[in-house]
Amino acid sequence: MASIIQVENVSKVYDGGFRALDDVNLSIEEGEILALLGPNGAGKTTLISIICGLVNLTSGSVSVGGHDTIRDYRAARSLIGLVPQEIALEPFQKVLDGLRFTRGLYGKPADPDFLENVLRRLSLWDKRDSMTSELSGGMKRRVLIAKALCHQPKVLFLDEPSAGVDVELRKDMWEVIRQLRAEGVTIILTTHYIEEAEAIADRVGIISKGKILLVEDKDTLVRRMGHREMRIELLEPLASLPDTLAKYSLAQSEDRCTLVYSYEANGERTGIMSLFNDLNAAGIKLRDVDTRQSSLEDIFVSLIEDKPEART
Ligand SMILES: Nc1ncnc2c1ncn2[C@@H]1O[C@H](COP(=O)(O)OP(=O)(O)OP(=O)(O)O)[C@@H](O)[C@H]1O
Repeated sequence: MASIIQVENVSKVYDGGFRALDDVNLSIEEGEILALLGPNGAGKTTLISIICGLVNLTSGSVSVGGHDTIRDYRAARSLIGLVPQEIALEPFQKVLDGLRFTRGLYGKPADPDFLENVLRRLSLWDKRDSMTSELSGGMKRRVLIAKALCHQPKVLFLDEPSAGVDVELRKDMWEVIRQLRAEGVTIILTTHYIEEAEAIADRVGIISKGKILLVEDKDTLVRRMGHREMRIELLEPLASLPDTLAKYSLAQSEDRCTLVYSYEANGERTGIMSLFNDLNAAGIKLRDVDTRQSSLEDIFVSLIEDKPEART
C-alpha cells in the first residue's frame, strides 16, 4: 500500500520550552485505520494538530498526499477532515446549514445529495433543521463527524472519538468508520482505549512522552498483550504451597489468602483446568476467582522502563 502521510523527524517545543514531540517518524498507509494510543499528555493531539496544520512544528516535515503541510498547505488541508476532541459548534446554526457552510469554506460546489447521504448515515437527517444547541451531546458529536466529512476528505482524523460517548454511539461510530475505510478513506484516531483500537484499527501506534514507541499491526500487538493474570482468593490462608502446585509458578499475597496465576490467554493450553484440579486434589478451597488482561499501561511500563526521561 502507498503511504498517504509522511511524518519525518518532527519535534514540537511549545512556547514555554516544553518538548511535546521528540523526533517523531510515522508513515500512514492509504486506506488503513491507524489508532494512536497513549496516556494523557503523550502528544497525540499535538501530533494530529501538526499534520492538520493547526499547530506549527518546531522541526521536521509532514506531507499529506505528497503535499508539504507548510509549503503547500492548502492542497494538504483539502485532503483532511478532523473531528476534534472538544465539541465546538455554532449553537444557533441549523445542522444542514452548518454542513453547507463548511463545504463552501473548502471551495467545494454545492451537493445536496451528498450532504443528505452524510446526514443519513450518521442518523442526523431528521435533525437537519435543528439548531445544534438543541441536540444531545451524542448528536453533537455526530454533527462534528458530519462536518469533518462534508468536503469529502481522503484522510479523516478523530481525536478521542469515544470520550464521553455511550456504548451505542460508539458502536455506530465504529460502523461509520469501517464504511468510510471500505470507501478508501484513511482513518487516524487517537484513543486511551485498547478495546477501541482492538475493535477497529488495522495498525496501532503507541505514543508516550512525545515519542512513538512502536507502530505495529494490531493482531501482532494483541498477541503481545495476550498475557492474563488470574487471582484466586482462598477460603483459608495457605501457609505454604504444596509441591504438586510448583509447576504453576504461583505468586502468593502477603496475607497468604490469594494465589496469582499468570498465563498466555492466546496460548493453546492455558493450564487453568489442570490448576483447578490440582488445587482440588490438594484440598485447597476457593472463595472467588477473577482474571485480568494485561493492560495498555502494562505494555507501556514494559516498553518505557529503563528509558531515561526524554524531555527537556
Ligand atoms: N499550547 C500548549 N502550550 C504548552 N504546552 C502544551 C500546549 N498544548 C499541549 N501542551 C502540552 O503538550 C503535552 C502533550 O499534549 P497533547 O494534548 O498533545 O497530549 P495528548 O496525548 O493528546 O493528551 P490527552 O490524551 O490528554 O488529550 C502535554 O503535556 C500538554 O500539556
